[in-house]
Amino acid sequence: MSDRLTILSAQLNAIVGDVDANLEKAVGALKEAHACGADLVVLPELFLCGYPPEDLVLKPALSKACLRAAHELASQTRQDGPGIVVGMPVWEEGQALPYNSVALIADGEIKALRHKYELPNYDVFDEKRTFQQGPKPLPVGFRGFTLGLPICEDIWLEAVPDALKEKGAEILLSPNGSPWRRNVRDARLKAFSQWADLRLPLVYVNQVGGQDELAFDGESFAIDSRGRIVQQLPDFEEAYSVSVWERTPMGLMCVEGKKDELSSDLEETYLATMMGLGDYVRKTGFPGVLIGLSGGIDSAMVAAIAVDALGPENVWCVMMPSRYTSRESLLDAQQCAEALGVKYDNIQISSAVNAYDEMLSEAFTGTTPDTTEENIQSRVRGVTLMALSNKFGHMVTTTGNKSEMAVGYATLYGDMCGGYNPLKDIYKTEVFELARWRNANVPKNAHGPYGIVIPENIISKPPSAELREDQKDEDSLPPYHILDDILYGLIEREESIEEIVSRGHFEDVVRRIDSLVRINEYKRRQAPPGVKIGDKNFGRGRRYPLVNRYRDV
Ligand SMILES: Nc1ncnc2c1ncn2[C@@H]1O[C@H](COP(=O)(O)OP(=O)(O)OC[C@H]2O[C@@H]([n+]3cccc(C(=O)O)c3)[C@H](O)[C@@H]2O)[C@@H](O)[C@H]1O
Ligand SMILES: Nc1ncnc2c1ncn2[C@@H]1O[C@H](COP(=O)(O)OP(=O)(O)OP(=O)(O)O)[C@@H](O)[C@H]1O
Ligand SMILES: NC(=O)CC[C@H](N)C(=O)O
Repeated sequence: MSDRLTILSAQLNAIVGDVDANLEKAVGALKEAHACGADLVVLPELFLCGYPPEDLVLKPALSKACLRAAHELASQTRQDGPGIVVGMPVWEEGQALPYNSVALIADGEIKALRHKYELPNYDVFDEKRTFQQGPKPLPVGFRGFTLGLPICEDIWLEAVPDALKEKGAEILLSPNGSPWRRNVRDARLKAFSQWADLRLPLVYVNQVGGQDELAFDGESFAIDSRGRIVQQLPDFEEAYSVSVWERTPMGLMCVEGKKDELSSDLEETYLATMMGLGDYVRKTGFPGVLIGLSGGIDSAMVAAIAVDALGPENVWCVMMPSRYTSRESLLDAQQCAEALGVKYDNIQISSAVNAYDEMLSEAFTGTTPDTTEENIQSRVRGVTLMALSNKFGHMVTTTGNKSEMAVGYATLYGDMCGGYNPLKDIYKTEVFELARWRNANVPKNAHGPYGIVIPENIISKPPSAELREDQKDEDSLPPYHILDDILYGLIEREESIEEIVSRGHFEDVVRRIDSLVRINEYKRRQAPPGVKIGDKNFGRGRRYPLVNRYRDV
């Protein structure tokens, strides 16, 4: 019996619902473990069905397919060859719901199954809806070692690590499906330090990849019994990494572990948008994306993210000028498209807008022009992009940032039409920051070019929707640095109007913004999905009622 345990952490990207593809990756991980002489390879949470499966896991056939895949995986293991720790749903006879489980597979068979005890049910997680809580898990034996196999949320609280330690676990191997959000690195370390006095080493294996509104960063790591990080995998890319553990009188000590560098905060935000959009497009099978490029910052930012995620050959930008489009916007959009190297077209919308004016002239007799006419332009652009999408198959990418989505500064069925929005959870002031960052840096694994990709003038000019003569966003909204501070208070921190006013804002302005946020819930409910960046993303992370008479008095 050896006193050495070599663990291969497999930070891989599963596809929800594609059990065959995930099985193939798991088999690949087993081969990798064999090649690097590992005893055991650990995959992320629910790897065989992908995470989070949401209500898909309520189909018994999915659990059955995963069980078949687990047996197939078992048949690929060899006596004394590497074993594999893999997540899968397990639906036991007579139970109302499946377990969120992990299997230890080795020597040709499924040696043990353990079930998740702590089911997260907050923010974007709804696991109590779809999973049966497991019993407090016992450790499993593997070639002379006693292993704990806690699953994700199980290590965010003390109960499971405590129980595993008490029953003799020497090390915790934890499959995770932990989505990225700002500051998550600190949150994870803080959570795990709660039970650090148990002095149990931890190998934390997180998934990587985009799934609907979530971007998973990976950033897997190992901590030794003294709480030191002894292994670090990279963020936002698939990776394998080995950690070697030796039994000593002080327990298992890490004698080998590679530490990869992690990205800065802004780069992580950018990588999350790239991964969210990129995997959405790749995993749904679109040939590319279509973007209405206006010469403004939001569409330029989205075009840069799309090019970095998918390559310029898969991004098609269309300028759709109206009579209010300035020469400056035409030049800015063209320069941006050239810098990014994308296919770029110019489609005039005036004839369609005029046709609507004519069609509606009788019905509108006696009225004065207002946002109705402004919105027609935005809607004509939406129809145009959707026609190109229908004809050529590209997905329309929406560009509204979080500040606009918060106050409803966007046209329903106009610029809100599309399949995915990488800026949905990024405030306007943060869009500016990100644009400056991208002009000075190229994110890792990006397909886009070095240098200025968002022309300086796009960043420095005052934002305008250009839906009427000489329009500026600031005609309708406070300057963005003020708006965003108020929105941060209302949305991210759930502050009262009084608290926000006490920070130096005018009460009438705060009340108006509060009202806009409340009355525009209906728009957000119909908006395309977008990648989660902060703690309260519209959609899953912040769920407000549509009919809502609450007033902060
Ligand atoms: N509670 C509710 N539940 C369900 N539906 C509700 C509703 N309240 C209104 N509605 C419906 O929504 C309609 C109003 O919404 P909508 O048609 O979108 O129009 P609306 O919100 O009135 O106008 C759009 C605003 O966004 C600005 N905009 C547009 C385009 C781009 C940008 C930009 O800078 O990015 C800004 C534009 O200048 C204007 O101020 C109503 O006519 C009604 O049909
Ligand atoms: N002239 C245009 N040509 C192509 N697309 C446009 C045009 N005007 C608006 N759009 C599309 O509608 C979206 C919202 O437009 P608008 O310019 O009104 O707002 P914005 O928030 O200032 O966005 P941006 O900063 O990209 O201009 C744009 O991001 C773009 O996708
Ligand atoms: N899949 C999970 O259990 C995730 C929950 C956990 N608190 C996290 O964010 O990482």
